[in-house]
Amino acid sequence: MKRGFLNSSKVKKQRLYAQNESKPASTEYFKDIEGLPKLAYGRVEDTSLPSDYDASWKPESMSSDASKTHYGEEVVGTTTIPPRFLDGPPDPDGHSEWLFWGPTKVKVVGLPGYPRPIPKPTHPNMCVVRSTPDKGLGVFATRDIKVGELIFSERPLLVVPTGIRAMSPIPKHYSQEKKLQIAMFQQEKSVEPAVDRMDEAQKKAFMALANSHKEDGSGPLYGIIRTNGIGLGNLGDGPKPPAGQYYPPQFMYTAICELGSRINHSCMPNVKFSFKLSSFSLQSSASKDIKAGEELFYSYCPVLQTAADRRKDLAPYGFECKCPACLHATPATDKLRAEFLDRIRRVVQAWSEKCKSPVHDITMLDPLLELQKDVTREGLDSQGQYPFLTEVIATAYMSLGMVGQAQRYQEVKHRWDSMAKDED
Ligand SMILES: C[S@@+](CC[C@H](N)C(=O)[O-])C[C@H]1O[C@@H](n2cnc3c(N)ncnc32)[C@H](O)[C@@H]1O
Repeated sequence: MKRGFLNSSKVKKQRLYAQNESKPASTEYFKDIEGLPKLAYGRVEDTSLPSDYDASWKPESMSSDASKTHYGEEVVGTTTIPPRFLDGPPDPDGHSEWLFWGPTKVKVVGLPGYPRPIPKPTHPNMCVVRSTPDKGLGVFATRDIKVGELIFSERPLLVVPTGIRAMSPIPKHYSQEKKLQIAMFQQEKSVEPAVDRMDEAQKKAFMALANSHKEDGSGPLYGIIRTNGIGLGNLGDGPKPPAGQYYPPQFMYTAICELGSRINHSCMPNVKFSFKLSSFSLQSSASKDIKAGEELFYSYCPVLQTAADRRKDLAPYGFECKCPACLHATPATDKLRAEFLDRIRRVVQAWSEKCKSPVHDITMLDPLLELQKDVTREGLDSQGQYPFLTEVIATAYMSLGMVGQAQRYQEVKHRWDSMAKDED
C-alpha cells in the first residue's frame, strides 16, 4: 500500500487522502531538548551519529482517516490541509502538508468556517521572483504598493514545529553536540513522510528552495526548513497565549512557502507576514509604501536590537547583512533601535496629556517630526508601533487646523488598523 493512502471501507465513504500518525516510543517522545537549543551551522567537522546509535530509526507510521480531528498528546501526525479528496479536483487555493502534534490539529480544523478560501489581493501578480546580484533569488514588486496592502497570500508547502524535539529517546550519555546531531537526524526522518505526501509540483518547489545548512549535519529536508521557515506566532502547541501574544518559540510552528520563502532579509523590512488559521494561509502585506521594481524584504531576526546582535542572529543563514542600516550602523542607531518602543510609548503618553489643552504652537510638533524622521531613516517605520506615532502627529496637525497634513498621517494608522483587522 502506498504510504499516505487508506484503502479501507471508511475511505470509500470519506473519499479523503489519509494522514499518517506515529505513536511514541516512550513518554520522552516529542519533549524538547533543553528548550530551543542552538543548532550547529556553517561547516561542522564531524556530523556523524554515534557508532552505537541506531541510524535505521524512523518514526513508526500508520495511516488514519484524514477527517479525524481529535488526538491524544502522544500522537504526532502528518496531514494534508485542507483535506484532499481522492476523486475530486485539488483545492483551488492549494494544500499544505502539516506535521502536527496530536491536540493541535483541532485548533485549526475546529475553527468556524474552516477551511476558508485564502484572502486575495486586489491585483494579481503584484510581485515576481527573480535573481538578485548578491542574494540568490529574491521577490520584487511589479507595481506601486501602499502600506497595509495585501501583496500575496499562499498555503505553505509545509508546516512543521519550530522547536527541535527528540522524536524518540536520546541516550543521556552522549555529548550535547551528538544529541543535537541525533535530534536533527530524527527531525529529518520525521518530515520525510510529509514531503513524500506532496504532489510532484509541490515537491519540486520545495526541493528547489535555498539551503544554507548543507555542511552542519542537517539533512537535505531539514536544511531547507532551517533556511526558509517563517515562524507562525499564532499556531502552536500547548495552551493558547493571551490575546496579542505569540506562542513561545519552542512551541510555535514554522511555514515553508513557495513564494514567501523567496523573500530575502533586511533589517529595514517592507513586508509583514501574518498567518490566517481558518484558511491555513500566509499573508504578505506591505509594512510601508513600496515602489514598483523595489525588492521585498522581511527581517529574519528581531530588528529592535543592535547591529552586532542582528549579525549574530543572522549567521546561521550564511550571509552578512549589507542593508543600509547595517552598513551605516552607529552607537546612535543602535540606541534608537533599543529605545524605539519606549520612545513611542513616551510620545503617545506625553501627547495624550497635552491634548487636554488646545495646541496652538507649531513648534510643539518639532520633536515628533524629528523622531519620525529618525525612525524612518532607520527603516523602523515598518514596525507595528510606528502608526501610534503617525496618529499623534495627525492629532497635532488637526488641532492646529492643518487638515491635509493630518489626513496624510492618519491614513498610515488607518491602513495598519485595517491590516490588523484582517488577522485571525
Ligand atoms: C529564505 S531564503 C531567501 C531566498 C533565497 N535568496 C533564494 O535564492 O531562494 C534565505 C537565504 O537567502 C540568502 N539571503 C537572504 N537575505 C540575504 C541578504 N540580505 N544578503 C545576502 N543573502 C541573503 C541567504 O543565502 C539565506 O540563507
